[in-house]
Amino acid sequence: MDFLESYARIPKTQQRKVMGFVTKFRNDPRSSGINYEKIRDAADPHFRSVRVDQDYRGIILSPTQGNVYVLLWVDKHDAAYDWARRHACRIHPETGSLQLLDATVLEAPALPSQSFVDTGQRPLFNLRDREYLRLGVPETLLDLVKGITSEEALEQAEARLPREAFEALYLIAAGSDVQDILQEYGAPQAAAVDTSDFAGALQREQTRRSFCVVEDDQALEGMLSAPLEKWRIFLHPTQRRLVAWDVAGPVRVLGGAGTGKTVVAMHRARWLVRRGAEATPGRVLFTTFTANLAVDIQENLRHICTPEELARIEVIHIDAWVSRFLKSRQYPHQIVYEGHEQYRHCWRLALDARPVDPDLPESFYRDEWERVILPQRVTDERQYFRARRTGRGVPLTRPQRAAIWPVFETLRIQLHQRGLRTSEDATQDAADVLASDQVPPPYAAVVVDEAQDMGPQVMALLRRMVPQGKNDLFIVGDGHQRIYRRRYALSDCGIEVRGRSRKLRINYRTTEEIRRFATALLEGQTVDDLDGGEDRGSDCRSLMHGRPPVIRRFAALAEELAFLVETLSDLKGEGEGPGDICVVARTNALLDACEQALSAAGIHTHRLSRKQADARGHDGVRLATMHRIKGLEFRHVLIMAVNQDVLPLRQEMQRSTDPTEQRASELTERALFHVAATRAIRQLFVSCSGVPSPFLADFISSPLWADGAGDNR
Ligand SMILES: Nc1ncnc2c1ncn2[C@@H]1O[C@H](COP(=O)(O)OP(=O)(O)OP(=O)(O)O)[C@@H](O)[C@H]1O
Repeated sequence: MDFLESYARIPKTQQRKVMGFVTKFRNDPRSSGINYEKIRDAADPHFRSVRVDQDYRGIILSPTQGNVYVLLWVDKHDAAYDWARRHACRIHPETGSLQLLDATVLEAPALPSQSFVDTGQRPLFNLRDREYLRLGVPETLLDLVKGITSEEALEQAEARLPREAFEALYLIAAGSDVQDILQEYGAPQAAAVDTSDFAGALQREQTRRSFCVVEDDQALEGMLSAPLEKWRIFLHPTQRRLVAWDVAGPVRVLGGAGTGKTVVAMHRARWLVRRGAEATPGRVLFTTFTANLAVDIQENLRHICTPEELARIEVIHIDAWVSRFLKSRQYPHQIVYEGHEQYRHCWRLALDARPVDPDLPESFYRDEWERVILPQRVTDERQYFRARRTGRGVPLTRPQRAAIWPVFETLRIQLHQRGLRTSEDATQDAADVLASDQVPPPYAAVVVDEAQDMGPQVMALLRRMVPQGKNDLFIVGDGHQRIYRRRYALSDCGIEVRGRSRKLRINYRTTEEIRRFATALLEGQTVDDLDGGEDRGSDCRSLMHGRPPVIRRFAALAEELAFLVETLSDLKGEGEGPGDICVVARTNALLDACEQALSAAGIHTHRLSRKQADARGHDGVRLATMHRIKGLEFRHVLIMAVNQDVLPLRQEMQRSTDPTEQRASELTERALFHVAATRAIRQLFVSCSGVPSPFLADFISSPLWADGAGDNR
C-alpha cells in the first residue's frame, strides 16, 4: 500500500519505467537483469534496492528463503535509501501478519516515552498483554501502549504502531466494545506462527489489507493505472470478511458516512458472481435509492469485474426497476411520484372533502397518507379503523377516523380515475406479482445500497425478488443519512437480520476533524439501525487528519458571497481543480445566488442536476443542493447560508403541527447538514449570514467559529 503511495508521487515517465520493471520483476525476480544491492545500515537485513533508471530506485524485501519478493517503495536514489533505513518488515508472532514498521520499534522494550504519558492520569486501555499482542501490537511497544492515557497521546504514537494495532486501539478508545474489536481485529488464538515464512504471512487476512499478491498482469496493470484508488485492492479485514461472508440469510451492514459501505457492496456483488453459477445460480441485482449512485456503481464495477462477471450483475435504482418490471407486464397505470402535477391536483380535490370536525391541518392528511395509508395499503374505511398508527402524534377516535376517511377515499378515487398509481402502491403491485407465483424470483441474490432511504414497500419487494436462503440479501445503509423517508424496521418487511448484522467503523473519506464536526450535528438525536434498534454513530473514526472545519458568520448575504469568491480564488491559488470543489446550499434559490456571484467574479460553475450524474469531464466549480450531493465526495466542500429558517427549512418545519412529525422533520434537516458535511475529503467551510441556524448553536463559542471573513484558513 505504501508502495502505491510512493508510486503515485513520482513523475509519469518514471511511473512507466516502474511499470516495465515490475512486469519484468514479476515474471522472473531472479533474472540476471535485476541487480539487488544491499543497503548499508539498513535496519532490516532483507531489504535490497533495485535500479529502475539512472535516478530512481525501488526497495524490495528479499527473504533468504523461498521465492517471495515484496516491492515496498520507489523514490529517487537517496530518498529511497533513506526510507529503507527508517523501516523494517516483521511477521508478528501472534497475528502472523506481515507488518511494515518504523525501525525504532525493533529496539529493546523501552519505558513509555514521556511525550505519550500524562503522569497521574489513568491508562486509556485496560487490556492484558496477550490481548494487545492479539491486536498486533509488537512486543517492544507493550509498555508504550500501556502508558497511553489519552486519545491525543494515542494519536501521537500512531507512526510507531502497525496500522492494524493502531486502528483497533483507536476504536476501543472511541468507545467500541473491547470484545467486538478483539473479535474483529484480533488474531484467532491458534497455531504457532513461523516468523520467517513470508509466503505464508502474505496469505493472511491482516496482511492483505496492506500488501497485495498480484495474481496476473491484468490486475497489476489495473493497480498501477489508478494507484490512489486503494479500495479496489486493499480492503480492510472487516470489509473483506463481509464481502466473502457465506451466510445463511439476509445481512445488514451499517456504517457512518465514508466507511466504505458502497465499496463493500460492490465487492460483494463481484464475489457473488465470481463464485460461479452453482453457488449463485442466476443474476445478481445491485440496487440503490438514487439514480445517480447506480450510474457511479455501474462505472466502478467495470474496474473490478471482468465483462463476463459484469454481465451477471444488474445495476439499477429501485424506482426504475419497478417501472420497467410493471411495464413489461402491461401495467395499466402511470406511476406518479411526489410533486407530480396531476398528483398535486388530486390532492387539492381530496382536501375539499376535509370535515370541520376534527379540524386538522392539511399537513396532517399528507403525513397520515404517507405514514399510515400507503404503507398499510389501506383502501377502505374498515381497514382504516384497524390500521396501526404507531408513531403518529395526534390520536384519533373511531368516529374521527370515520370523519376524515373521505379525504383519502377521494384521493384514491381521483388517482384511479386518471389511471395514476403512487410509486408506493406500484412497488407493492410489483411485489404482489412476484408473490403470486406467476413469475419465479428473478435474481439469485440482491445487494442494496442506501437502504435507509427506501421505504418498507421497497424492502418487502426486495424480499420477494430472491428465494430465501444463503446469501440472498445484502443490505447496507446508515440511519444518520436518512433524508427521504421515515424509519422502518427490516423485520416488519419480512427481512430477518438478527445475528447477521455488522458495522463498519473506519472512515476512509474525510479527516477526523471533519468527521467530528459532522457527527456533532447529530449529537443527542436517536438514530435507528434500520431494524427498530438504535445506532450510535460516535464509535466510528477516521485515521486521517487535516485542517479543522472553518465556520464563518457574516452580517449579510453579500458579504458571505464575497467570502465564497475569495475562498475559491484561494483554493485555485493552491492549485485545486474546480471539479474538486463543491458549493452546497439547502435550496436551489440559494444556489442561484451563489451561481450569480461566482459568474460575476468570472468563476466558471457547473450545476449538478437531479437527473444527471456528475461527469469529471465538466469544467467548473460544482454547485449542488444538500439532497443532490448525497453519495458524492469532493476535496473541498463549502456549505453556504446555514441560517435560521434555512436549516431547518422553515417550510419543512411548518408542514406539520404535530410535535412528533416536527421532531422527525428536524432530524431530517440535521441529517441533510450531516450528509453535506461528510462529503468533504480535505476541507470543509460552513458559512451563514444574519441569524445562524440553531444547528450551529453549539459551535458559536468554539475555536472553529469566527465572525466576518477573518483569516480564511
Ligand atoms: N478499504 C479501503 N481502502 C481505501 N479507501 C477506501 C476503502 N474503503 C472505502 N474507501 C474509500 O472511502 C470513500 C468512501 O467509501 P464509500 O463511498 O464506499 O463509503 P460509504 O460508507 O458508502 O459512504 P457514504 O455513506 O457517505 O456515501 C471512497 O473514496 C472509497 O474509495
